[in-house]
Formats: sequence, C-alpha cells, structure tokens
Amino acid sequence: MTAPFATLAEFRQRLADAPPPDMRAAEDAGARNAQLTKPPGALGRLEEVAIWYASWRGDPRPRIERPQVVVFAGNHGVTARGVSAFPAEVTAQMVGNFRAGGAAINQLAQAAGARMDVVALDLDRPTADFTEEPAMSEDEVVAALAAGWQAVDPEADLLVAGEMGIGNTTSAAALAAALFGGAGGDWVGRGTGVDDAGLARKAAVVDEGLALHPQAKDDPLEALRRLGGRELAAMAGALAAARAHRIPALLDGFICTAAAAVLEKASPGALDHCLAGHLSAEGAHGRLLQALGKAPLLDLGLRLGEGSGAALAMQVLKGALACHSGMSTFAEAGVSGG
Ligand SMILES: Cc1cc2ncn([C@H]3O[C@H](COP(=O)(O)O)[C@@H](O)[C@H]3O)c2cc1C
Ligand SMILES: O=C(O)c1cccnc1
Repeated sequence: MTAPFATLAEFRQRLADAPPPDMRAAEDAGARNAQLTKPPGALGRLEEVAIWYASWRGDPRPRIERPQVVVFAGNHGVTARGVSAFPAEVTAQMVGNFRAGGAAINQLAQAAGARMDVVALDLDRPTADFTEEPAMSEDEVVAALAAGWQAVDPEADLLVAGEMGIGNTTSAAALAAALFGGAGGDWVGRGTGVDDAGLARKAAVVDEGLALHPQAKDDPLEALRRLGGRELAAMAGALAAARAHRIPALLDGFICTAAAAVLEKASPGALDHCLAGHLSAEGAHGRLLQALGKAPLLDLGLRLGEGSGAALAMQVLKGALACHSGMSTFAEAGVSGG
C-alpha cells in the first residue's frame, strides 16, 4: 500500500484527518473496569491505560495480540562534526545485527511477543550536515515519512517505532530546541557517551543549526526537514499511520519522542494515541515528555534507543489489557462487593 501523501502539505492534511478516540468504548470500558474483582483503583495506572487503549481500538474489551516493533535506521551528515562517541559505520553494522537477531531490541521485541521489522533508509546517502544546509530536501523528507507510514501493519494492535542512527541525539536535540525553544545546551545529552568536550561540541552544533534555519521555529515539519533525519521522519510517519489505523503506540526515548513531537506541534492532539513508554536517561527526555504532557510508564535508566524502552513497556500494556479483558466481574465470580 502506498502512503496517502506525496508532499508535506498532503502529509499535514493526513494529520488533520486523524480519527478521534471512541468515547463510547471508553465509557463501556470504564463501566467494565468498575465491576472487576478488585478494590476500586487497586490496579492503579493499569486501569486508566486499559480504558485509554479501549478508546483507540473502539472495543471495550480488547486484547493485544499483534504488537509490532519497527526499527528505522538512517545516517547523519552532522556526524562529521564529532558529535558521537561511535563512528557512523555503526549504523549499518547494527542494521546487520538487527537482521541477525543479535541486538537488545530483538530480545525485547521477542519477549513482548512482538513482530519486529527493520527499515534501513538510504544508509549510503547520509543526510546533509544541518550546520551547512537543510538535512533533507522536501522529496527526501516525504520519502522517509512515507517509508514510515508504509512500514506499519494495518492489522497490528500496538506499535513501537524505534531507531538506529549514529549522531541522531544531536539531530533530536536540534529538533527539540526548534519545537520548544531554548538553546543547544538545554537539549543535548551524552548519547552514546561523549565526554564533556563532546557535549559542548554538540551544544554548539545545535546552536549553529538553529541560527542557520530560523524557519524551523515557525513550522514543525520544516524543522524535521532541516534538522531531523530519515529515521526520525520515518518514526513520525509510522506514528501518524498508527493513528490513521487506530493503533495505539508507545513512544521510546529522547530521539523517538523528539520525532513524535513534530506531529504534536504540527497538529495538537496528534499524539493522543501514544503513551510514553519510558523515561530515558538522556538528559532532556524528561523535559520533552513534560512539554508533551506525557508521563512515562517505566523509568529504568535506559539510554539505548532502538525502541527498547517502549518494547519493555509493551509488556505493561499487555498486563493492563490482560487484567481488564480477562478478569471476572464481582457478579461472575460470586465475590461480594464492598
Ligand atoms: C552499538 C550501538 C548500538 C546502539 N543502539 C542504539 N544506539 C543509539 O545510539 C545512537 C545515538 O547516539 P549518538 O547521537 O551519540 O550517536 C543511535 O543510533 C541510538 O539509537 C546505539 C549506539 C551504538 C554505538
Ligand atoms: O533516549 C534515547 O532514545 C537514546 C539515548 C541515548 C542513545 N540513544 C538513544
């Protein structure tokens, strides 16, 4: 299936067309939750999450049976500025590792019972260094958005979009700064583990990018084109497709959240079908989640990316729905109410 857009303007229109949650299903799920064999509220946030999930599936008693993880990979021209602790060739090498089943995300997707797909985006053709010119042309960013959209299985019932791209914490920081304000120093973190000099370099590179691309501050999709990367655009495209198919999604770490934030800024409410899977140890992730009004499900000190934190959070969501849809009511079980 081809993506239903060929320009950024058409992609913008798809965001505007996003379906709302089914409030009738939410109401029915809430009524069911109130009858389950537990003290009211005893399953804490799991209860709220189950009702939220039901609203997006349009089913008051849904189950998670076809979760999907997609890992998108892209290369970044800005790596020439010495912003990562690892060389750019690691991106393609890790794609090989994903395909061979040897990465953390392979294990975590499997543990969550999720199908996992890997989409490598023009790895031989890195984006342009955003301190010199826009990272991508309009055709390139639209192609990456479309690759993300097309990678989503319309039959999936939960989505995680993950990424691999050496240098992409710098790109994500630049994007976050363009979307939410502040300087490079407010948004950069250590990524793969840069030292203090590397961190200062990252902040300076982001500041240079912001100075070269003032238009990025006025238009989130233009920010994505100028400062982002192919895998960031693909994650945004995948999350937008999930919304169109009414597939709930879990956000991963700093990079995934920065890409997702483009959608929310372009069309407020565009991330209502997404929960924050976890809080990354990458410095500014907490601030980014706060700006989006999202509270993470997990906080385990992960700073990996690949979709790893969100894939773990899939298991929390599966637990929530197993309880919500599988438990007996007080009447069914013959248990006395309070
Ligand atoms: C072996 C390896 C596996 C990874 N898996 C995810 N990342 C993570 O690190 C990169 C971002 O950090 P930076 O901006 O510092 O380059 C991304 O590719 C991200 O997914 C990895 C990085 C490495 C080295
Ligand atoms: O939070 C993330 O997504 C992250 C942090 C560090 C390195 N790679 C990814």
